[in-house]
Amino acid sequence: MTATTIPGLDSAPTTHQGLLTWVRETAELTQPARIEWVDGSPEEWTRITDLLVDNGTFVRLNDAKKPNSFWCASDPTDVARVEDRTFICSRDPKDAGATNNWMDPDDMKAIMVERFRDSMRGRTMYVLPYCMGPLDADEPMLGAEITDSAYVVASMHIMTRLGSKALELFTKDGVEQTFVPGLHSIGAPLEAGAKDAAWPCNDTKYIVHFPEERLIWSYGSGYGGNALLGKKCYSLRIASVKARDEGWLAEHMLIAKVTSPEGVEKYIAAAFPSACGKTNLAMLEPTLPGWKVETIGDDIAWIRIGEDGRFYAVNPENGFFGVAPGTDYHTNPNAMRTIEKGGSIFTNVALTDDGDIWWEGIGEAPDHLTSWKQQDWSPEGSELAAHPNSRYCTPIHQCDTRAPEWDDPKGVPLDAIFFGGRRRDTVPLVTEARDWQHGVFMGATLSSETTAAATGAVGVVRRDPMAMLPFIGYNAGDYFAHWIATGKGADADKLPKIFYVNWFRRDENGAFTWPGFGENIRVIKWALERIAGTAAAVDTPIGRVPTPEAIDTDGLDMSDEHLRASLAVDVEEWRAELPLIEEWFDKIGAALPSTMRDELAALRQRLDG
Ligand SMILES: Nc1nc2c(ncn2[C@@H]2O[C@H](COP(=O)(O)OP(=O)(O)OP(=O)(O)O)[C@@H](O)[C@H]2O)c(=O)[nH]1
Ligand SMILES: O=C([O-])CC(=O)C(=O)O
Ligand SMILES: [Mn+2]
Repeated sequence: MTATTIPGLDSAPTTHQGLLTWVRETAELTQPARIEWVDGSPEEWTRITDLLVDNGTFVRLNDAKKPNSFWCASDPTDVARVEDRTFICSRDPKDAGATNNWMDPDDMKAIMVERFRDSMRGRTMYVLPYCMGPLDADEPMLGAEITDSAYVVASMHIMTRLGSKALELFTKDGVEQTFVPGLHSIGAPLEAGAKDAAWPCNDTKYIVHFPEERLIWSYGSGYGGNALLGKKCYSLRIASVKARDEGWLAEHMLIAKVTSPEGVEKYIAAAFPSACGKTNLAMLEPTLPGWKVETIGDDIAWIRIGEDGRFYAVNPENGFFGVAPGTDYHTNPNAMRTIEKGGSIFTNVALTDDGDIWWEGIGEAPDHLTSWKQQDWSPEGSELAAHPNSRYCTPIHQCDTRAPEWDDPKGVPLDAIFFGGRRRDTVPLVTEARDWQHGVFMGATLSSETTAAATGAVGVVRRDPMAMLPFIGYNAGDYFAHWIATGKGADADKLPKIFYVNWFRRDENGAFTWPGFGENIRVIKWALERIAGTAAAVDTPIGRVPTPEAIDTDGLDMSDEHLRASLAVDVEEWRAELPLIEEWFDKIGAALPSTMRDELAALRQRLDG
């Protein structure tokens, strides 16, 4: 079929030639049965979710329990981001660096064009114009995704500002605006008369970024960060390159507003690796009386330096794509209240017999469930009912704790940045950086145990710089240099203070030493008091750590022993980190800023001293 005969091509609701040409060329390559321009309307949501129900991809949940919401089980092989299939195809391999997979862009395109050829046969090709961040930004951050997955369309309805309102911004005062094109195919052409799979996908997967062209190509997976191209692909990998070129930061961070009982308002951002507590902290319900936490974002922060020299953070997303297991009314009541309101998609959780959802950590299991593998499940068995990386996808506007300024195109001025990882030992509950450069060193050497958010082994300690290891769209050494330079470009006394936290330390029995969740407000409180100059700390070789008395433990039910264990700085454990950091810096190679080696030498000296 030549593209001109494909139904839907002519009904484009735009005159943007760049967009139209790309759509036509993609249709000619992928040969879909029809083309649909996505408008983002509630009617479209209903039509698409109905279609997904008819196809067996979605099961409509009981309206009395989860209105207008759906259960979805993916193919069991397509459950998480695939880091080993993710590529940064810069012209020069040096620009991808040692932490990314690289292939020459022309070679990669030659391979992928053959993958995309006819890949949408028998399917609808959806064209999704969208905007990351507020529509009323001075420079709206536009994107367009072409996909053959209706699941992606439904999910992008929640996660982005999608459709007509975004498309209007593609042309401004008669001038065509630039946008980030993202081509996505599940790689499962549908032969005439064949029955479709509930979750079509391909065993071969490619998640590919062409940073110089600001272009994304994704093939073979329908899942979250692999397929919702506005999220990790655009807002982190491509945006980090754009941010380097333009002097700002695109980070894997939550953003929250914290108000003290005295009414003092502060804004914080925190970078933790996938499945290490961002969403929970962003929606934290403080256990300390009088404190309030409001949500601005739970996963991604775009940070620009304002005219007043402060760091201003914007959440580019429009919804939450949160880890389900472990979420309940005790750990994260605000997430629970948000998903209860409806309009949500649940992927790879378990389904109850009365049309509700269930996962490990949400309370007592019923006698019978349909597991994420779509099998009968009972509590006596040994298998998990929900996949550890199962997710809820729900709109931010129905989160009761969202801050009124969550949608402000200016962003919010950051007072503190937290880096954190999942470490059963070594890393204390909280450490304050000595200064900006030391804070960048803390971020650059951040370590964490791997989780189910990506395929591969779970629980292996690895360096995950600024929680961005899988998301830096360029050379990690250049990224550290960019962090240092960005700090120099801001007003020195207005720089956010940097802290390093670890909610996941364990005792000799394997139990968490710190209760976490709502109790984490006590750590935030200490950090804000440090900024105000009112809290005590001890200088240790790794930075400033609270004295046990400096943490507000009023009403906290935990042993003195556990508190001390949470805060302990064990010099021997830290000495054991030094060769690992050394190895990590060697891996990064020539692009590593010399200041990072200086910081390591200074740390070694303090540990020896
Ligand atoms: N022990 C403990 N567990 C926590 C804490 N905060 C979060 N968790 C658990 O860690 C897991 C991941 O938490 P999330 O808040 O969803 O992590 P995230 O960083 O948003 O993850 P992504 O969405 O993958 O980026 C969940 O199972 C939580 O229940 C904490 O303070 N203590
Ligand atoms: O991107 C995804 O699929 C889910 C996510 O938020 C992460 O892994 O950090
Ligand atoms: Mn999250």
